[in-house]
Parts: sequence; structure tokens; C-alpha cells
Amino acid sequence: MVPYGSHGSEPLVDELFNYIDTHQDEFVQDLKDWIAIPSDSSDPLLRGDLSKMVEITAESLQALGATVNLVDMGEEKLNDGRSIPFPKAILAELGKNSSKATVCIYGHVDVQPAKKEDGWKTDPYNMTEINGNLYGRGATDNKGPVLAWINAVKTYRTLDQEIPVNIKFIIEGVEETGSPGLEDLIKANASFFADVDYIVISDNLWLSRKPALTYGTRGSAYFFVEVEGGTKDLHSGTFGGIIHEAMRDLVYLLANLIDSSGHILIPGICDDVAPLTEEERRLYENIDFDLEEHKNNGGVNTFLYSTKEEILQHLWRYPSLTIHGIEGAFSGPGSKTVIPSKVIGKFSIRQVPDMKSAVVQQQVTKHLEDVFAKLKSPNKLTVSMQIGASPWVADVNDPQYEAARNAITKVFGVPPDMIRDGSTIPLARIFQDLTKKSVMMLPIGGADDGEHSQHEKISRSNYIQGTKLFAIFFLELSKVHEELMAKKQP
Ligand SMILES: NCC(=O)N[C@@H](Cc1c[nH]cn1)C(=O)O
Ligand SMILES: [Zn+2]
Ligand SMILES: [Zn+2]
Repeated sequence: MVPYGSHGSEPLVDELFNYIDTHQDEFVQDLKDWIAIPSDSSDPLLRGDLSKMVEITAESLQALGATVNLVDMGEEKLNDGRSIPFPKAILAELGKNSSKATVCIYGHVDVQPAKKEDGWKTDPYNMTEINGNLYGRGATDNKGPVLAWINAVKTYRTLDQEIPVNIKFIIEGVEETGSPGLEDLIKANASFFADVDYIVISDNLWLSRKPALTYGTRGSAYFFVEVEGGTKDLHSGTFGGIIHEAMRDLVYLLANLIDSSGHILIPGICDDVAPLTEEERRLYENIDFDLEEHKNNGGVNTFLYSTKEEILQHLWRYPSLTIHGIEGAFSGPGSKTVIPSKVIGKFSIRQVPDMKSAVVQQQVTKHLEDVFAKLKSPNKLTVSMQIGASPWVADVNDPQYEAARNAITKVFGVPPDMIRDGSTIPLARIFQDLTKKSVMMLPIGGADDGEHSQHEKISRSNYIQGTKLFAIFFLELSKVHEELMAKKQP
């Protein structure tokens, strides 16, 4: 095995890049195999596939020489009272050299739901390459990036090159449902994380065609608001006009959450939002972000705001409220004349610094109860917060940010934009709070990848260049870590 540094770094970089370029079809085939497994964590019927996906990931890590531990995550209670096991989480480690930095990579192998009937042009579980893009559910969120890390490690192993850092992996299978049980897992495995110096997450997108480094995410407070009218669904010809319909109450409640200009109607909800400083305001000016392209990526005509600065601030540093759906409502084709007996409205609030989930829960519950009281309805209202994930913001002066900036510049020829993300990675803040370690997000997905949407994809180029980025990041991280350790020597 050739130790890194004994022959200068550039020949090694060339060797790594060359291997990755010449083996790219193999890496693409691995992604196709992974996407073929419908590991949708929201569907209890697919729990077997999800567990299989976790096992396959564990086997890939074992094949790299990692020690792999599959950790039990307990059981999920379903709405119908049944319980099914959560997929196990993977804790794996590769290398235990105390003179090297230890980096912990987090990812998830569960995916959002996807059906061809939702309007996909291709089968979401049969990865299809069109014009350099790899289409399939999980391509960018998050199977592609997880595999890119595995590819990077595999490249070192196959070339018999020493990996310049110790690597740990934490891979889970329920990120898309809010990572239940992950906080307990980290607490229960404190010794696994004790020697970790840096935590890296690659589970988001660039903002433009320029590579990015992400130092913050919004949180998520996800609510169910249930209105129960009677014991069974009824015929609207037989009961319509003589009863208090649950759906009418629910629609009224949902309509009182947000107005048409995007203003959240819950009293006090913005009280704790951190004020915008002059220094932060200036940050938005230099970020590469094309509003027209973003509209195009989303397939929308008009945004609620007209300037780049306003749009970025409303994605990153102000809360938003989205109504996602209604369980129990008639939603199929045709004209069914039903009165649903029980309906559950689902909405979430993307929380920002310095909002707290417990305060948000109390404000939302009180508001909905007050609005409901005005209806004088005999129906039963229940409000519950299903997910309470906090926002996360990191210190961009941490050494791993310097290493990532260097690696990005080497691979893509330009330094990254420093960005935040409007979505939620529950683990980022949990890790930061529990381990007090530096957390960074190093995305490889393109701005137009369409996470959670129809036609999700990752480009072949981002997947392969991303694999190179991760391989070079190990080298750059070992350098900045060594410098840091040398400075700390008396
Ligand atoms: N790629 C990260 C991601 O999509 N995370 C989910 C997590 C979540 C939040 N509430 C429910 N799930 C996201 O929607 O941000
Ligand atoms: Zn994700
Ligand atoms: Zn996701």
C-alpha cells in the first residue's frame, strides 16, 4: 500500500481521477441496481424492500473492508394499530489510526414515494439515462450521493492506495419520514461518535450550475390535524345538509393557516425569527442564483417575491407553511358522492433560527383550537406534531469547510458558493447538539435534480465528478487536519 504524501499529491490525484473516469459505467450500473429497489419509507407494504436496501448497503460497505454494525431501531406504530419494525440503521467504520482525522459520513437509502401514474416519463424504479441524466427515484436523494462516497472509497481500495482519513458511516432508512429514533441511536452509541472529528452530509442540491457548500438548513414541524365527524362514511344524498361535515371543518381550518401572499396566519409564529443583520443581508448579493432558471426547474410561472435576495431569504431564513394533503378525503377519479367521516389534514412549517419546535407546537395547537371553537362544531378535533426537527447553521470557519473548498476548486475549477438549504436534514442539528462536532453539507446534486418530484435525476457528470470530489476531499481534509494538529503541538 502506498502511503499518501510519499510521492507528492498530484500523481495520486491523477490516478484517482483516471480510475473513476474509466470505471464510471460500473458506478452507473451500481446506481441502477440500487434504484431498482423501491425503498419508500412511507409505505408499510414496502418495508421488506427497504430492509433489503439497507442490507445491500451494508454489504457494499463490508466489501470495502469496513466493520459494519446493523442497529435495531425499534418498531413503527401504524394508524390501524399494528406495529412493524423500522429498518435497521448502519454504523460502519473503516480505519482506526489515531494520527489521522476521522470523518463520519451520513446518508439515507430510503426514498420518497413514486408511481409512474404520478406523471413520470420513465419508470421511477428502472433508472434510465437520457441526454446524460440518470432518471429514477432516489437518484439524487440520496442513493447517488451515498454511492458516490462508496465509489470514492472503492477507488482507493482497488488502487491499493492508503485512505488518508479514518471513515465512519451512519446510514439510515427513515430519513424521508423525519428520522424517528435517530437521536436515541446517537445517544445510545456515543462511543462510536466519540473519536469523530468531522461530520459530512451529502443530501441536498447546488443552487445553480456552480458547485456549493451548505452551512445551514431549515427545520420541520410537521402537523396532523384530525377532524372526526361520525363512525362511518355517508351518502351525501341521505345525510348532506343535515350534519356537520368533518371535511368542511377541516378545509376551514386549513384555509386559516396561510394567506395567498404566503403570510402565515398563526399568531406569534415569527416572534422568534432571528433578525436580519446588515452583514447577513450582504451575503445574498454575491450568490449565483438565476430566478428564471429556478422557475423553470420547478415548472412554475411566478414566485411570491421578485428579487434574488428576497427569494433566498424566504427559502433559508424565514419560515414557510405548506399544506401537503388530506388523508381520508376522496381523491380518486370519478364523482363519488361520499361524506368522509374522518379526515386528517397534513401540513408542515419549515422552521428557522431561533424558532423552537415546542413553542411552534403550542402556537399551532392554540390557533387551530381557537379557529375551530368559532365553528361551534360538534365534531372532534385532534392536533398532533409528528416531526419536530430543528434548523441548523454551522460555522463556516471550521477546518473541513476549508478542505471542501480546496477539493471543490480542484475538481470543478471554481470555488463553491456558500449556501443554506430550505429543506430539512434532522440529523444535522441533532449531531451538532449531541456531539458538538463540526457538521458540513457537501452536495453533488444539480439545482434541477427535482428531489421529491416526478423525473428525479442526477446527471452522470455530477455523479462521477461528485465521486472525484469525495476522493479528493479525503486528501484535503487530511492536510488541513494535519496543519491543525501541528498548530496545537506545544
Ligand atoms: N433531502 C432531505 C429531505 O428531503 N429531507 C426531508 C425531511 C423531512 C422533513 N419533514 C419530513 N421529512 C425534507 O422534506 O426536508
Ligand atoms: Zn434526502
Ligand atoms: Zn428527501
